[in-house]
Amino acid sequence: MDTTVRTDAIVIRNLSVKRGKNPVLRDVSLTVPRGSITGLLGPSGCGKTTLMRSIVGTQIVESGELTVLGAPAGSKSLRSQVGYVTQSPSIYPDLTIRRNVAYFGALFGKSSAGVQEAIDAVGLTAYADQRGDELSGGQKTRVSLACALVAEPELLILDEPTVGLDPVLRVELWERFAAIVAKGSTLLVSSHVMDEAEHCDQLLLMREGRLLAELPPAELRERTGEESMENAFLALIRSGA
Ligand SMILES: Nc1ncnc2c1ncn2[C@@H]1O[C@H](COP(=O)(O)OP(=O)(O)OP(=O)(O)O)[C@@H](O)[C@H]1O
Repeated sequence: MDTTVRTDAIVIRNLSVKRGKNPVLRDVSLTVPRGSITGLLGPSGCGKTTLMRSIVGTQIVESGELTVLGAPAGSKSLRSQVGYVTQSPSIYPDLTIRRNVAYFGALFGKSSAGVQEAIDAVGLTAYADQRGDELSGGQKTRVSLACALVAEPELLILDEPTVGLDPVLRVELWERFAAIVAKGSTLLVSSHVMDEAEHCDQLLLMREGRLLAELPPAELRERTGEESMENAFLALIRSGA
């Protein structure tokens, strides 16, 4: 048996993607280890969403190989194993948080206990009976996350989940991600805020459709001699990585 299949949640080899006529991902190869938080970091427009769409199988790819939890990306068998929360989460405004999450729970045969657990996991216990249209942007993001969590996916892919959140909520959400991983899931989280790299076990640093580096935060610091992640990223670009 290929050991990479057991230890890596995602293996990508030589992925190239065009959107319209433009090359958006260029010969990207990477791995995402199981049971970790992997941060996909890079400036706006560098191709993070396109990479995530490729992993979940909603993006037409030009060439390359993508293996997700041991199966080709987009396989039917992955539907219940992979959760994807997009950048603009949509929830039903006329339903309460509990009913929003229960709707997704029902799709995966989950009990009301499972629904409650997902709501608790995102810190919305006290708001469970509030309607979708009575929530703040950050709360809506967390409801979307609960809708993905209730399926208990092995792999959770979150596209810029902390964008627009205040610093306190942002830290709280990262703590929740750590708790989700501690229970055995794998998380791939994108962000264009370099400082969020702090919260990740492994980093995928992207720029202009290419992967610049694949390494843990401590190694990035060591390699660049920079303390702040923002400066480390800049140093990496200047070094021509
Ligand atoms: N539907 C589309 N048609 C053509 N080009 C597109 C389309 N969607 C995105 N692009 C281009 O693909 C590139 C990568 O976009 P992508 O959304 O993957 O980047 P991103 O890193 O996720 O950005 P952000 O952090 O702003 O969400 C950008 O240059 C963008 O202009």
